[in-house]
Formats: sequence, structure tokens, C-alpha cells
Amino acid sequence: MTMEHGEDCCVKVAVHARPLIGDEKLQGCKDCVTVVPGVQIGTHSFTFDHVYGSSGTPSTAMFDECVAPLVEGLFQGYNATVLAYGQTGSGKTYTMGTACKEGTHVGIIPRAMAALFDKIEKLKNQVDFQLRVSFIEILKEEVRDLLDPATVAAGKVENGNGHAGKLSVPGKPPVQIREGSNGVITLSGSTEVHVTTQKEMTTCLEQGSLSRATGSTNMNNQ
Ligand SMILES: Nc1ncnc2c1ncn2[C@@H]1O[C@H](COP(=O)(O)OP(=O)(O)OP(=O)(O)O)[C@@H](O)[C@H]1O
Repeated sequence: MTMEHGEDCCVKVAVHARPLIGDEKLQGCKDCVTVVPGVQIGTHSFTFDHVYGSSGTPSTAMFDECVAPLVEGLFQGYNATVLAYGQTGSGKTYTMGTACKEGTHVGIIPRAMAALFDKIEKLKNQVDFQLRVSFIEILKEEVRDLLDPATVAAGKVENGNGHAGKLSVPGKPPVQIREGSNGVITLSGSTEVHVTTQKEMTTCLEQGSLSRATGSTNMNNQ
């Protein structure tokens, strides 16, 4: 994506290059990504605000540089979205931290939750906060409500390993994504869980992650 006025643009694009994973090394793959700032290949120029991993900036800087300012902005009334985009196995789940396991790498969502509650702790004597959490998955045009207790329970019954597969819950109207006349996008019919602590929010992330229809491909090794 080319952005001529990067500093003024409210959309920032960062690349996160992951290292080779076990299977790739076994197959003899070689890391072919080199980050060289300011290079144009032929007529194609790809401009990014940040490049992490590989020979770019260490990935640990990603949260502080790209996401912490967005969390800060929430307290000034700004909305924020972090979107992970990439082919299967490129590291979206890892980077976002949706499949968080204790003692492993901490991704963007758990770190955003920690930053949110740190800030709330500092401000709680001056302001009342209400936090509500939704977690949906869009799979082949079906919107799945990952925090709906029926989805969680049905997923566990379905295959016993917590991964729900494609599933719709009988009797429950499907979640709909709607755009209001003011351009605001809403999730009509999705479960909103009221949370007051970081632990409660983490529980939502963990439960919702278990209900995702995660599937193994040759590239993501799940
Ligand atoms: N930065 C990284 N460092 C080390 N391992 C990583 C990194 N990013 C991803 N991986 C590993 O690469 C594999 C694929 O990553 P991940 O599952 O996050 O991909 P994905 O883009 O979410 O795939 P899919 O779209 O199929 O769900 C996983 O085994 C993950 O642990």
C-alpha cells in the first residue's frame, strides 16, 4: 500500500515477518525475507509504516509503537481497530494473541487488555468505566458468536477438543453486521459480556478462542 502522507494518515500499515517454523525447516526452506528500507523494485513501491521481525525492528516493539497509542486514544474518545491480514499460516493468530496459552508469547490482544486496565486503574477515582466484550468469527459468510454460552457448550459437545467446527445454534437468530446511517458498524444480536477485571476479560478471550473453528492447514500447523 502506498501512503504519500504517512504521518497524516489515520491508517497505519505494519508488516510482521515471522521466522521459519519447524515443518518449514524440516522441508529445507530458507528464510528469504530481508528488510531494506527505502528500496524500490522496478516500478513497484510498497510503503509500510513499520516492518517487524526478520531483519526489521524486533517484534517486541510492535505493541508499543502501533497499538499502545490506540489504547491511549480510546480514553480521548477515539475508536480504534487493529486488523491482522495475511494468508493462512502467516502468523495472524500468533501476532494477535488469540490462541493465548500460559507461559507462551503474549500477543497484541492480551497486551491491549493489560494496557486498558492499567489506565482504568489510574483513572478509576475520577471516571466510571463500563466495559463490554464481544467476540465473533466470520466463517464462509456465517457470523458466529463466540461468547454465546450455547456456542461454547455446543462446540465442546461436538468434538470434545473445544474446537467447534462449522456450527449454528438452533433457535438463535444469526448475528448480523449492520451499518447505521451514521456509518457506525454494529453487530446486531451478538453477546456482549460486561467485564470489570482483566481476569474476566481474559476468560472471555480464552473461551471465545476455544470456540473458534480453527482448522489445520499445511501452512499453519494447528
Ligand atoms: N512471529 C512468530 N514467531 C514464531 N512463530 C510464529 C510467529 N508467527 C507465527 N508463528 C507460528 O507459525 C504458525 C502459524 O501461525 P498462525 O497460526 O498464527 O497463522 P494464521 O495466519 O493465524 O493462520 P490461519 O489463517 O490458518 O489461522 C504457528 O505454529 C505459530 O506458532
